[in-house]
Amino acid sequence: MGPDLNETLARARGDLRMGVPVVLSGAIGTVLVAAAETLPAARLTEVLALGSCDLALTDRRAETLKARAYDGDLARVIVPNDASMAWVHGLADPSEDLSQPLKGPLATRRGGDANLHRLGIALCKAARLLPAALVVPVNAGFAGENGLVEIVAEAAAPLMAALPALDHVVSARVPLRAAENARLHIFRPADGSDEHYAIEIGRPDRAKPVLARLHSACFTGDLLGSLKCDCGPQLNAALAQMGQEGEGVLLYLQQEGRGIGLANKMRAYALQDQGFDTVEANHRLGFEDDERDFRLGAQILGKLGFGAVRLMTNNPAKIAMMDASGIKVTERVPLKVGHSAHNARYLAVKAEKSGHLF
Ligand SMILES: Nc1nc2c(ncn2[C@@H]2O[C@H](COP(=O)(O)OP(=O)(O)OP(=O)(O)O)[C@@H](O)[C@H]2O)c(=O)[nH]1
Ligand SMILES: [Zn+2]
Repeated sequence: MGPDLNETLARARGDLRMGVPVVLSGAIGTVLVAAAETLPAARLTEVLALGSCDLALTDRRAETLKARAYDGDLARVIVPNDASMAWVHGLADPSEDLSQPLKGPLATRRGGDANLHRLGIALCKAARLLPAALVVPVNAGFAGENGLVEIVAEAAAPLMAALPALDHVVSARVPLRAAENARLHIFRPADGSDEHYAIEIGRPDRAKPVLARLHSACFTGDLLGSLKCDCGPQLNAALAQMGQEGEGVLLYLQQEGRGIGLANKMRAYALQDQGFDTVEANHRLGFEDDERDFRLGAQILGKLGFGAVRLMTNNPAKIAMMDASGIKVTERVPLKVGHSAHNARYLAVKAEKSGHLF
């Protein structure tokens, strides 16, 4: 009856988003982890009273802060006993970096094991929060005594890195402006994360390469008609071409902001208003250029019965991943629409830094 590890991880993500800490236990000990973004000030006081606290940040964020990342991919910043919430937010959130540049010098921990810190950051990312985790050692019974979720780190880390299984939930006919003979399929990940959608136009022959598009959700571009990116026009053009050809499949993947979530994407936009490009903005927030897992798309295509695609994309990483995941890309169909004065720089950065083909 009790929750399995997948379910416990989903609870942990929910708790972190609510500002409730979780406990991670591993061979090296037990720690309390809290998301820097959401922890209420009163809980910070309690956390600091427990002992020597670290703020785990990614190497990307540490670089901006000039903090030494002795663990390679992350830095363990030593949090002063009297640190305020403003101090923690100033390190986790880059929005005030330019107006309040003097954050240091920051002391970072060296030696010892950083695996629980690494898992803490991964949980914050999975919860679509800023990748910054407060980490403090606690005794083994702490979770039970305080009613907190506890996760065994050694089992959780590989599960979080793996692709969740997807269940097909339901399919129904949805006539579209671009194609009247469309069906919407809903897929639900077993890890409790957001559902992904497939829009099937016509009844494509499973034995032949299908015209396909892997579209990452973009609330601003797809729904609001934002001119900052080319997503909305790409979505419409892909459906229109599938409508014209009479068949195709468009995957609508819940990977808003290249996998960082809408709130973080808006943080990136605010940094772009300060003069940083898309890639620099992601790095200053502590993210990689692209946090999406494209294997998802391959799994959904496989579940729908497709083994080969004519892929509508300008992104070579998508083609490489499809081939690596067992879906053959027989042709790249360019998707060059929606260019405007507002997104000229954005598209230039995609070509220069992300290898997009235009
Ligand atoms: N983090 C971040 N995400 C963005 C930004 N602009 C758009 N996105 C997201 O980027 C994703 C779309 O990525 P694109 O690079 O346009 O498309 P692609 O999938 O890489 O490549 P194509 O198949 O050629 O379109 C969507 O999830 C958008 O929400 C930005 O400035 N920062
Ligand atoms: Zn977009």
